[in-house]
Amino acid sequence: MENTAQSSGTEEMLVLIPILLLLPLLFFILRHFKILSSPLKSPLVPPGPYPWPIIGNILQLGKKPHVTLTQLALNYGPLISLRLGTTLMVVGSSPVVAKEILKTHDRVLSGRHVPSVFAYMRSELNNLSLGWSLECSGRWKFLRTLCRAELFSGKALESQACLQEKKVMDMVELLGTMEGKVVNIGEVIFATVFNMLSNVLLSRDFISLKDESVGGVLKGLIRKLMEVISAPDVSDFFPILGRFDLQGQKKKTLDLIGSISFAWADIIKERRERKGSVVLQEQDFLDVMIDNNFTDKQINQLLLELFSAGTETSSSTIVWAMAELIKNLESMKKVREELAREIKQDVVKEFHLPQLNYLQASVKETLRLHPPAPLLLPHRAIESYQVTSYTIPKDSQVLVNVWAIGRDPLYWEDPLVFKPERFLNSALDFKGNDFEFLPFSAGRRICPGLPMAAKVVPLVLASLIHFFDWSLPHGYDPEELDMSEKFGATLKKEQPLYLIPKVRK
Ligand code: HEM
Repeated sequence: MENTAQSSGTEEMLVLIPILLLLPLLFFILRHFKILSSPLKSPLVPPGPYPWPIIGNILQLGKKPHVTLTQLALNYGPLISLRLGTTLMVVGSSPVVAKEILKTHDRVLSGRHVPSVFAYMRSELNNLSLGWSLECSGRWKFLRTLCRAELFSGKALESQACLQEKKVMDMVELLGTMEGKVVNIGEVIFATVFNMLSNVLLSRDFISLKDESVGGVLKGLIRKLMEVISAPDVSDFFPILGRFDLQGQKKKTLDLIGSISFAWADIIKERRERKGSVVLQEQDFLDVMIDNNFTDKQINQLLLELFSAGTETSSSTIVWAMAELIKNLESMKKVREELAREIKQDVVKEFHLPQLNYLQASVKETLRLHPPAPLLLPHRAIESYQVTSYTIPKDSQVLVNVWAIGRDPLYWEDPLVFKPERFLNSALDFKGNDFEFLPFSAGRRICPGLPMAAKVVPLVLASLIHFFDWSLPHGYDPEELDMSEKFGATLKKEQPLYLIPKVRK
């Protein structure tokens, strides 16, 4: 999910551009023979930049849509619309509009705009999906309830605590052997977060920390999948072309899903067999899915959604927090002092977390400046609707630019400065009630993994800082850790963070 709105793709753009150039001709023919009706002639839709004929504003979005959309909001106001082919995209960029979308009109605007690469799910999976469920249907509610009870409730999280702490100590041990060496910290953090989740879901590590390049094949496949899903796809702009799969996105997605699912296929098979013969003492989430009669395809889909939504988001938040703290040494010092005071010589445990106010404030400040899903996941208007004085037509894509809201000088003093203090002695939280701070969204579609992320992120970050002093490799310019819009929402992909650990005595 991370950087959903951020296109990965030079490769995809190269395929997309000739298709876009040929589209006017194709549409002229379709319109001429009355196969295609006139594109969205709507009532008063929100204002926005003038669209080009047929392709609309597609080429204006650029490589970092959240940054472009922030600029456009300055010109056209906090509720804007853009035409992407025959699809209308509506974007809210202020706390007031975010509240309208995610709270006041949540029922109508909590549909999901599903990328055409996932159209197969409707038939093959009977729509059993969390993230890509078209509406907040009964089946979606069932999945949310199941995940809440088994993965994200207070009780579930408590039962995961030992395991999570163990995975963090594996990471600390590994880094201890790398003292003085240059480490790509993002890779180590990703592997740790991935294994924390894979142990809860399938009782197994999936990424060996000891690999030369920490991570291995599975990580590459998951990253590639995220790239393909978030790359611009002509079928999303012109759904009528979906069946032709002109860019081959659907095929690539299905191939990748096949390869990723292969990684756990044997585990599912073996668990089904074992369940028939032995009474299992310890249950993981795979057991729960089997007990609920999920098919293999449904298990694959849910695992994929949880891994893709939960790993890159959490790990990139930790990497950004490290980058901000390396750059803001005063804040780093305060985190260290707090850890020394509260944890002393102990290892960091989950029960310590509520005492770590400054560390928690640093995580919030990181999420304010670098929300991993800067435009959330695209919502969809289930029916035509009136928001402020404008109409949002049925099936429009609806986004909230939480990145822009988190940097709006109207709501934040010195918005570009990393200042965890702003969250100290403040009730401001990311639980979906404060519309100026929405890294996890709000309303029906609020991130279900929030309670897990709220434990995993500070636990990993606290351990990294408690056990090690960090320095940048020689010749690495701290200015390179650009905290502005240069790197958009991603630090890891565009500029990996290399650091040198020194064990703290
Ligand atoms: C820092 C960490 C995380 C952040 C900032 C984050 C943020 C988000 C956001 C913004 C959305 C979209 C909400 C919307 O469309 O309105 C979302 C959806 C989702 N997230 Fe997270 N997330 C994080 C971690 C996790 C974790 C750890 C998991 C699970 C293991 C998870 C699972 C999901 C799922 C399944 C959805 C789709 C929910 C639905 O459509 O009903 N996320 N997340």
